[in-house]
Amino acid sequence: MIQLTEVSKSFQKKLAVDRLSFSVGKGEVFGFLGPNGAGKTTTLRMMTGLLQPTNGEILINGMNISLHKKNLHAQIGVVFELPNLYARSSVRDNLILFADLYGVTSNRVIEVMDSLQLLERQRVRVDSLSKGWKQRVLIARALLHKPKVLFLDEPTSGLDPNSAALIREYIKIIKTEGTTIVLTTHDMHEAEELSDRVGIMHAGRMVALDNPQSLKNDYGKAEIETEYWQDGEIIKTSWPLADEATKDHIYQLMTSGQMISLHSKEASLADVFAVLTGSELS
Ligand SMILES: Nc1ncnc2c1ncn2[C@@H]1O[C@H](COP(=O)(O)OP(=O)(O)OP(=O)(O)O)[C@@H](O)[C@H]1O
Repeated sequence: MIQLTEVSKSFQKKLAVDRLSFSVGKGEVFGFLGPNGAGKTTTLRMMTGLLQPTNGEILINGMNISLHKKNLHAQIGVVFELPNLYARSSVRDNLILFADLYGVTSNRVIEVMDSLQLLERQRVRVDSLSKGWKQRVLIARALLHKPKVLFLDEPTSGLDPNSAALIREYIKIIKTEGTTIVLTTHDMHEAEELSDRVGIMHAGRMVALDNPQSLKNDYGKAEIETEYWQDGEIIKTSWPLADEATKDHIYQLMTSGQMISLHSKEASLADVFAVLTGSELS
């Protein structure tokens, strides 16, 4: 569905994206994870035709997006962080305006508002909505023309937990309808919950790309967490599961009666991220 080949982007002397090659399959949810400045948004902007790559080629449905901008707009929906709604118009009027541009019926506007639970607020001015509601309007607008591919930049960033959960659920629904989805996030739980595959970016490069479970198997370390008594104090220690010495430590703590609790902890995407980028995820 989407194919990037050796795509780079420089801003003056700054190389923001460095020779990215990967593809996203039809109906797949692809999540970009990466620290600030890794190049996620720049990549997304290039994939939507908003920025021209300095080098390389991007195909959507076999079309080179630099050469087929008009066709591209009919196929994609875009939700970026910057608020770009008509603040003084109502929810409904914002959507109607875009429906007219896309040649979409008013029934579809109602359908989209209904699925994002916007009907009750359709007459409210956008500038009086909270960030979570505005984000719903942006998503509704991006989906009016039933795009084959939806791009979302930080879809739940800064939202209250209810709005974030609703948007995540809605992303899952759109996926079941066969839409290909590309999103960026700083939230590893979100990346894991939503994405079929995750691409981890660091300093403009894709440092790993796989499904979340394989990333954890390849880069993460499962551990055993223990709590035990030592010299009248409770000590908490984690031991690497794969380490031979762990067996001896655990055996010794169990047989001496020091052990209070022990449980295994699966590797997380946060561990993978720390190993690959040397930084912590928020
Ligand atoms: N228009 C621009 N002009 C100059 N430099 C830019 C521009 N846009 C992005 N950059 C630089 O390119 C690099 C990648 O930025 P980008 O916004 O793609 O990162 P990101 O991974 O999306 O980060 P964040 O998580 O903070 O949004 C950064 O060093 C940024 O400062």
